[in-house]
Amino acid sequence: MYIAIEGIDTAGKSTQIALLSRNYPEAVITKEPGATAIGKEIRELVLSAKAKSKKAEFLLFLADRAEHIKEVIEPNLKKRMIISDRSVVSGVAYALIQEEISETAIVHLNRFATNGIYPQKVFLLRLSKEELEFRLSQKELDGIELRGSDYLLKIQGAIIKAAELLDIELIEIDATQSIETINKEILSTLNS
Ligand SMILES: Nc1ncnc2c1ncn2[C@@H]1O[C@H](COP(=O)(O)OP(=O)(O)OP(=O)(O)O)[C@@H](O)[C@H]1O
Ligand SMILES: Cc1cn([C@H]2C[C@H](O)[C@@H](COP(=O)(O)O)O2)c(=O)[nH]c1=O
Repeated sequence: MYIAIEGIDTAGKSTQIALLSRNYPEAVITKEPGATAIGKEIRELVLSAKAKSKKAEFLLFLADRAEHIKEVIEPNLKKRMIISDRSVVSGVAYALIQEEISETAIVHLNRFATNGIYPQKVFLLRLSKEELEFRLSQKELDGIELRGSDYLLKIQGAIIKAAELLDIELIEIDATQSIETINKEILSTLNS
């Protein structure tokens, strides 16, 4: 099974993935962007937010995704549990709010990059504005996080729309709960 943990920056994705890696020691743990050799270079480039063109930024994330699917997801899809920090759902959500590329093109280009391979279940860790602003105040912000909490909350809404457009099952979880409670909610869905 291929699953993804989604949510805006600081939602707790890496924290939950660290716990899931203990719950599923045989699983392939991966992430977007930056899981492959080329992906690491792309990650550095996109997080610097140097691209002036939103289309260029979108295409860089797509290139990372295409390489990730070919190098990590496809070879393991039938044999192993795959748990990914972000997925095509982030790709569609971040592009939707730029409003520079049509919905149809966003979905079509993501299908092209992924060969139509999408996670079977996606967990959205949902943050409140207050908790998001608190967590952002506790860290050094990258170029994308510097766009601010209103921008990130719009992305959170767009994640729900992206899952609908891609026809992917989305399980919403209140990310302000304790780390252990969230882990239990994810496990109970996976075991049901
Ligand atoms: N349920 C929780 N309650 C309180 N704090 C949490 C919770 N989950 C994670 N945190 C804290 O919030 C911060 C961000 O968590 P984490 O790095 O897991 O988020 P992320 O979604 O992976 O972020 P990013 O997308 O920015 O990499 C960390 O300091 C982490 O310890
Ligand atoms: C996949 C994807 C990601 N982003 C953004 C979201 C985050 O701000 C960064 C990734 O950082 P993280 O620490 O790994 O969460 O990139 C995006 O804008 N578009 C995408 O397709």
